Amino acid sequence: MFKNLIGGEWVDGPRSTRNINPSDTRDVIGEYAQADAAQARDAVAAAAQAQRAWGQSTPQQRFDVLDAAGAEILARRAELGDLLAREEGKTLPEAVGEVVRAGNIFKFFAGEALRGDGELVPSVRPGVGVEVTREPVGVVGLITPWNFPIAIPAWKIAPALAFGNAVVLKPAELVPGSAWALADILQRAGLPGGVFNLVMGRGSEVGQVLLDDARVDAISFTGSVPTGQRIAAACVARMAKFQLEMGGKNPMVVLDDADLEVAVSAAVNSGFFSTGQRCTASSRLIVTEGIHDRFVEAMARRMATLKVDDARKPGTDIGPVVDERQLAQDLEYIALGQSEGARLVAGGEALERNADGAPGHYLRPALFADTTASMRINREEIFGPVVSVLRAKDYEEALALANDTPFGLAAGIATTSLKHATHFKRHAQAGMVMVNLPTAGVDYHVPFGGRKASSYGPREQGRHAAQFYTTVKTAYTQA
Ligand SMILES: NC(=O)c1ccc[n+]([C@@H]2O[C@H](COP(=O)([O-])OP(=O)(O)OC[C@H]3O[C@@H](n4cnc5c(N)ncnc54)[C@H](O)[C@@H]3O)[C@@H](O)[C@H]2O)c1
Ligand SMILES: O=S(=O)(O)c1ccc(CO)cc1
Repeated sequence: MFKNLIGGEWVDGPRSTRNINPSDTRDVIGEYAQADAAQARDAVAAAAQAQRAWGQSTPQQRFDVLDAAGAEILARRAELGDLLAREEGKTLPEAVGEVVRAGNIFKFFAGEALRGDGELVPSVRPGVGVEVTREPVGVVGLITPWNFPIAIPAWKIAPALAFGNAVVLKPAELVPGSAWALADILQRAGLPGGVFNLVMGRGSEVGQVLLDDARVDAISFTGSVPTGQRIAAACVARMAKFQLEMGGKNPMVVLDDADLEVAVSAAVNSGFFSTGQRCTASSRLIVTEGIHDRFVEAMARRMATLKVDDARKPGTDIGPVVDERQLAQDLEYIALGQSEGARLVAGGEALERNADGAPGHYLRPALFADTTASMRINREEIFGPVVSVLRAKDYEEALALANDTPFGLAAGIATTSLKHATHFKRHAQAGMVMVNLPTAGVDYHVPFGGRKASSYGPREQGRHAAQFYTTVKTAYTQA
């Protein structure tokens, strides 16, 4: 049994849940404790108690813990990557890449702990000194989704600890394994008991405690829009600080002058890799007249070469969908696209078994053409390997279509025109813009986040993370 970590102790839960491999649903990865509301409150109490000393710890102490955690994650990349691929279903190379991202994030924020920030500002009044400093926020509750089981917890935990906060992490129910491994690594990296707490359990029970408990000073959330809206309402009601990273309906524009090979590779990567289960995935390909038919044909040819199979098998391009609920949602949207009049060019079939006959949640990546902007498949996040092509007359219409969405996380363009690339970087209504690159696949040391319904609050990642995990103090002294 894998237990919760509360106040530095491994604690059993009143219930437990089985972690199932979506590539082979007969494979049970382990039995994981599920905390209840009382245990979640114990974790908050432990964090509140431990934060006082951790908030006063030296930058060297914080560097040492984060650096040790990062080093262990990087050293164990193959084993942790295997666990991640087994519980979430992304392919082994993708999973190892995610583990490396997590290790690098800990190393980056170890450095940030040392690079303290502050200003001495001349006052407008004679004889007065002004200091502007940053202090920890206090106890932060971290609520994370299933699609990046180690990278998203890492990119919230590392800055939280680097800036002197205590943490209560509630990971997604579907992927407790990577979060547990991270907790074990942090516990052995020398973190004082209670500074980091892991409470696996239901969002409506354990997550709700984090939202309601006045000792939790801030909530950082990544997940769906409806849950994000609930979190915002709960935090505003008690004036807690919060940050939300949510969905996307990311466009990729392909212009007549694009290099076809570059455009197809970027579209296949961002639409279908990681089984399309990335908030940064491109699910709308907006293609101008002159290249449209060649592009759609080339996409179909490339998609025919993609191997859908067990996530941990060498050579697999696309692993399974994470669970049967998500698979049912993907299939519903494929049926909806057909009933809305879109043309299914390739894929879209569920496969109940992989090449070795193991039962899993497999889906052949689906490409729709002849779609319009008003179709629900072009307005709602599907969160699976389902991509639409929209035809545009020219660059101006393509840009307007790209921005015609409630979301604003990432946007891409494939073009050899410097003029259009430059214009798109300025006018795409998204937090992240890519030129001749997939919309998914971001660096770990620069800001991550979006606009409109995709994000709320300060950016995550890089030096910008300090805005959420610290609070500014301005002190005046009369000499
Ligand atoms: N923008 C980003 O950075 C980003 C990154 C990854 C995933 N996502 C989004 O995440 C979604 C998929 O993840 P998901 O299905 O795990 O999302 P989800 O909203 O269902 O769950 C996310 C987390 O919230 C918890 N939760 C659910 N109800 C809660 C409640 N009432 N109170 C507190 N916590 C609660 C869940 O247990 C889980 O830990 C997609 O919409 C995707 O776009 C966004
Ligand atoms: O775009 S990706 O680089 O694949 C990426 C990595 C991590 C996260 C976590 O939100 C999102 C996207």
